[in-house]
Amino acid sequence: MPTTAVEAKIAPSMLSSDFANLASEAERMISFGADWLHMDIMDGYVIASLRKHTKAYLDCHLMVTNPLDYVDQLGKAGASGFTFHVEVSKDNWQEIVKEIKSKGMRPGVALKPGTPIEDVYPLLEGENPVEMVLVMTVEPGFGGQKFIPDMMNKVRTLREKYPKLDIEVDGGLGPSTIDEAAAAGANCIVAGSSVFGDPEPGRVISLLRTSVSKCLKPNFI
Ligand SMILES: O=C(CO)[C@H](O)[C@H](O)COP(=O)(O)O
Repeated sequence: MPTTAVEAKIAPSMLSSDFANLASEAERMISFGADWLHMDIMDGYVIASLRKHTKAYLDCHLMVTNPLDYVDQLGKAGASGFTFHVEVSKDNWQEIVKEIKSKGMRPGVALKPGTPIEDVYPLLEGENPVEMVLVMTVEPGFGGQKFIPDMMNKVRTLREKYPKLDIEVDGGLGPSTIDEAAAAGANCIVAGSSVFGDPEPGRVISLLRTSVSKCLKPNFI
């Protein structure tokens, strides 16, 4: 029976838009068909408040130099995934991953545009591997930047080596760039401006999913 190796996950980036009410905006995105809510935020209080309103997967990307300091508060707050940066965790990633898992979250690792893909390989092998790689397609920090197409080489290389891995891309993703990312092998798509800036966010979410789904390779069992 054919099953897909990985699934499409469309994750609106909840800080890329100017809105006052995180909870109602999150609800709106889920009603439009979003799979995950992406949070570039490390405030346990905000995550906990959001968690009171939604059961959705909260995909947290920690752009900090000291990720270990945030594991406990985000775990208690109800974060679902905790993605830290490889650039700041070369020496203690095993400890970080163990801590993340012990708090019931799914570990992921992110890399900035200037970081070679080879740097994440050790984190995908051996004991306590990460379960997702986030390939940044812009410099981390803020929404509305231009997608860097060269990053697709990293995605392609990673997909060839790890056919069943969740590979996330973040930055400049929308109708004009999704086909390139999907063809390279990305399956988790973070999108801010393209979703929040469109009068029909549901249409954009659906378009992103269709593009990814078309490229997913089935596995036969
Ligand atoms: O802050 C971010 C990355 O650090 C945003 O998550 C990301 O860039 C998405 O925004 P956009 O889709 O507008 O590029």
